[in-house]
Amino acid sequence: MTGVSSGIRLGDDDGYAGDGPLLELDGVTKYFSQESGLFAGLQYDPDRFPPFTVDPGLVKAVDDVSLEIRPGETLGLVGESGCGKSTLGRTILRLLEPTEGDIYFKGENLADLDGEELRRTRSDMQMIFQDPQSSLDPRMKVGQIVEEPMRAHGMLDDEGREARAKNLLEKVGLDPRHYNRYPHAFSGGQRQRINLARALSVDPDFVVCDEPVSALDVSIQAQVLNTMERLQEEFGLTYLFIAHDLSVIRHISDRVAVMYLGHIVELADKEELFENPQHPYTRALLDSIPVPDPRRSDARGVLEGEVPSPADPPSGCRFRTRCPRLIAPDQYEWTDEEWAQTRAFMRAVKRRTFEPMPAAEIQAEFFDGALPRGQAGSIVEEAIELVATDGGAGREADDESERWAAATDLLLESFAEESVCARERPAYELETEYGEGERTHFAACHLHR
Ligand SMILES: Nc1ncnc2c1ncn2[C@@H]1O[C@H](COP(=O)(O)OP(=O)(O)OP(=O)(O)O)[C@@H](O)[C@H]1O
Repeated sequence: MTGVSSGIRLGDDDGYAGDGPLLELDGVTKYFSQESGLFAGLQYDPDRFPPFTVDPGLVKAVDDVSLEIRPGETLGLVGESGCGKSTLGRTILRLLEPTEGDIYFKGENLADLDGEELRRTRSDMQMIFQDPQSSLDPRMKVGQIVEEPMRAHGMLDDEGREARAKNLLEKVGLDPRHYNRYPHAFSGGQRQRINLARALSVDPDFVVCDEPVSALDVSIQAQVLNTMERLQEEFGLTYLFIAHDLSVIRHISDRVAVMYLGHIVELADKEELFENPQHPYTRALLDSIPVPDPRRSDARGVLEGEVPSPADPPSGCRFRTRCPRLIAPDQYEWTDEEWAQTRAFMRAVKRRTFEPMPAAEIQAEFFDGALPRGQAGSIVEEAIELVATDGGAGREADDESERWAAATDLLLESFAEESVCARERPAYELETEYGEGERTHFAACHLHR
């Protein structure tokens, strides 16, 4: 085939020729106001008039994210459900308005664009979603679905669009003769291919892929990923690839960003990230992949505890409330062992993971019988008194749960909140040890102080 109608790149624009990143995020932040139920956020204060005020509270879904995406690369974005991956992807495409921060695409601040420039940039940036079932209109034929974005952007005439749609169907691995079929006639993997053809119809440079293979059978995933890689090469595409599955991320990414509670906690070349992870959260994620090696049954940093609410995230490092490597506060003199024991005791009290018992037994169980020295030891002793079944007579609260809460507050305030992990937000650039490309390795962890 010849001519524009069959040419896979539309016009002369052959991607981005600039030297800089294709996309640059500078402090991108997205907060949502919480809106769950009629009385959500309603506060009662009898000393005020009116006594009811509405404090909707803000969900800090994405908080101060800065990174670059380079032309032609795939940046993988990984993290547990709810950490803000989709929100970040949608904010980049301005499907959501950022609360703060700037997004530069080919050097231009997206906030400064309007009219024709904005329209063109919108067609340059496309998105494909997880669920190929619900993102395809069941009443539209495949051909119409693929042509729809071209029509919306006023590209080509009817004939040209049809020719291009058929060509694209072939490119994504479908039979162009199926142009007049409806989506229900296709399997999940084929539907995701239709989605790909639709996203590519307007000749984008950048595609946000939001969990594009998560809904597919594992056996189909690799085929779709391979097609995406081939199309990336052919169309000169840059991908932001969102997934919670590390094996998918490992398959497709050049560099990987790890997200936790709205922050990027680690970003490095793929090989470096997998071989030399430097953030305890990344390590825990990697350790949670099942490994068929019996020698690795020691399960290093298995993730414990709940993810805190994004409406009230921890200060400093957001992972610190679950971190197995929380750093000892400087003002006490600890040996490594004393701190490790105290940290374990603090966590156990906070989560109430042990049955009430006499003070001596608590000491034996958590501290091998010997409390830390100095002031830290006195604080630990006081906390033990609070929760022990034979605690001292001076205890103020009789109520058991109040005493556990008091012990938790005492330990957290004296130790956890005094750690550098709670006091400063970490951000360190390290030397890369593995891989050829990227030489910097970003790790948001104070262990690299
Ligand atoms: N429109 C919205 N209004 C209020 N809160 C929202 C909205 N969209 C997302 N959130 C909240 O923002 C946080 C981040 O959600 P997001 O969907 O970006 O996470 P995710 O990492 O993509 O998770 P998943 O993999 O489950 O989609 C969550 O706490 C979520 O409940």
